[in-house]
Amino acid sequence: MSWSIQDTFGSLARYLQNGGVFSSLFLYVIIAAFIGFLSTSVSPHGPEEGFVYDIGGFSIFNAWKFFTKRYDFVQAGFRKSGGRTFQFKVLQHRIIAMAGEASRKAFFNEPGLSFSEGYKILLGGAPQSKDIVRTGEEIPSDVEEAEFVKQVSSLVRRDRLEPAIPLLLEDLHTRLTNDWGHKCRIEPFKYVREAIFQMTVRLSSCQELAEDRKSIDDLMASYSALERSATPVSQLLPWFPGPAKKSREKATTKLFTILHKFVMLRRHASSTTTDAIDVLIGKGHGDQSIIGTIMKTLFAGVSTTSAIASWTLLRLASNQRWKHKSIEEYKALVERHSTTPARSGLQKRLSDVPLTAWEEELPSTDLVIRETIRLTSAGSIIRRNMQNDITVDGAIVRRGNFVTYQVADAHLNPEIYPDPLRFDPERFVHGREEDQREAFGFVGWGAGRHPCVGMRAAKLEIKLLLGLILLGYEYELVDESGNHPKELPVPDKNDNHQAGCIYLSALPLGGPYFLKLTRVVD
Ligand code: HEM
Repeated sequence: MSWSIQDTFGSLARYLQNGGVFSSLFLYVIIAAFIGFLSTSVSPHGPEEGFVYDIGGFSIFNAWKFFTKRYDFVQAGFRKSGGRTFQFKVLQHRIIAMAGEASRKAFFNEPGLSFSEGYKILLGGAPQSKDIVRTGEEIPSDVEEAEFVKQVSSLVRRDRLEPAIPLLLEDLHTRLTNDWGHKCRIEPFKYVREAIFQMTVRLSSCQELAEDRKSIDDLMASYSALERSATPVSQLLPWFPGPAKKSREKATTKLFTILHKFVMLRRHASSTTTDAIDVLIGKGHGDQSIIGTIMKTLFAGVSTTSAIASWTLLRLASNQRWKHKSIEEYKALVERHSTTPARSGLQKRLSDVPLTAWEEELPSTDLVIRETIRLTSAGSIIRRNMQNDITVDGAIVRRGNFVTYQVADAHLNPEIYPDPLRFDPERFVHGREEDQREAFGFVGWGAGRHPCVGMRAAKLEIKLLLGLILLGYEYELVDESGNHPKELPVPDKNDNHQAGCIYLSALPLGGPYFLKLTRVVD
């Protein structure tokens, strides 16, 4: 893939015009282009020891591509460099893209490569402490991240998830009955996301909020507005007083106000519960810290989990064999564990299934979810070297440099996964274990120093939703005119920042695609 200055100016102008903000941002374009000119990456030089190929070009244009078409940009960089590393600049920041097993190992294991500093500057969507805590000193990002991970871990422990299962199923049942209905055609990425949002709110806040539909809808609207405010312009120049910054501030304030109301409610309640807010109050956390944890949990969990849940439904709808296997597995699960009569409702029968059975007795569904993640998760994850210079696969990464690793290098690598674009959940079964061919061959749940702490909750949410759909509905994949689509959906690999999370591409290319559902069991 190649691009020119004219292309980039053209798309920049079109983007600004589409947003109706051309005149107010014109000045910004001039300033940014000037900064870009000043910080132009010069032509490649070297080779010397530790040499990293510089793709050259204006840093502002590289930055623009990095934020708008990240997948294509990184792929093009590797093609141009002809090697396993290349570097470029985003404004004043130097970023080294790396590929291959040795880089992957260093990326996930090297202690100096900071997760939180990596995302602080190059991820616009998620709220940071300074957005939430308005007074006091700024907390170092590593400390904040470690504290957040500790809090999330305590919220998704087995003893908290187990009693939540009937409540989550009841929430889903109500939503499916009222919003989806008995015969419907739904846009999965919207409807599944709303269902996942409600479950994540239930797990990370309190019952009063989880059962207050108006507040959930308001929270969801503000959450989505905050995600949308992560435009390329706001990510590149977060200080620029444009519409994205205003919208970000408005959405953060609204989220804060809604959550504050429920934290106050729980703080002044006469008795305590095992709900997340009470757990955090019990550990002595202040209101702002609790609100920060809930907001960040939503950001870590909602887009990721709903993207995978939606894609799992699409994959099953396109693969009758695996759909059938999963349905049979769910039927056996209910038969084994439920003593509730069928007339009481599917959600009540599923509520009898203990957490261990959800985790251990759905092996085909686990394979489907893992393969769905492999095929969906192809974007770039980021770190920043906060310690001494290091050498990775022969390339020097200086203190302060960012490094980026494109997950497609593992997940879509034909050396690891033959015929990598084919949906084949059996790749992971004993005897084949394709993901073991290289170190960190599968990184869909993170790896090394930063594995996903929400994995258990995410898998549970996906499986509960699948249970109600696979056993409760007949469903198929259709296009806009109600026919089976000619092309099966594939993820848009450049659609990562729009999903509010940088390592998952969410929406399908082309489309739109719909699920046509008919309720068969209540
Ligand atoms: C299907 C859903 C999910 C997927 C595929 C997923 C994937 C990942 C991946 C790949 C990472 C590592 C990123 C990196 O190395 O740069 C990660 C980290 C993380 N995830 Fe998830 N995640 C999901 C759901 C969740 C949920 C529901 C939560 C919270 C309840 C969560 C909380 C976190 C946190 C806090 C981290 C950072 C861990 C650390 O800093 O050490 N995730 N996740």
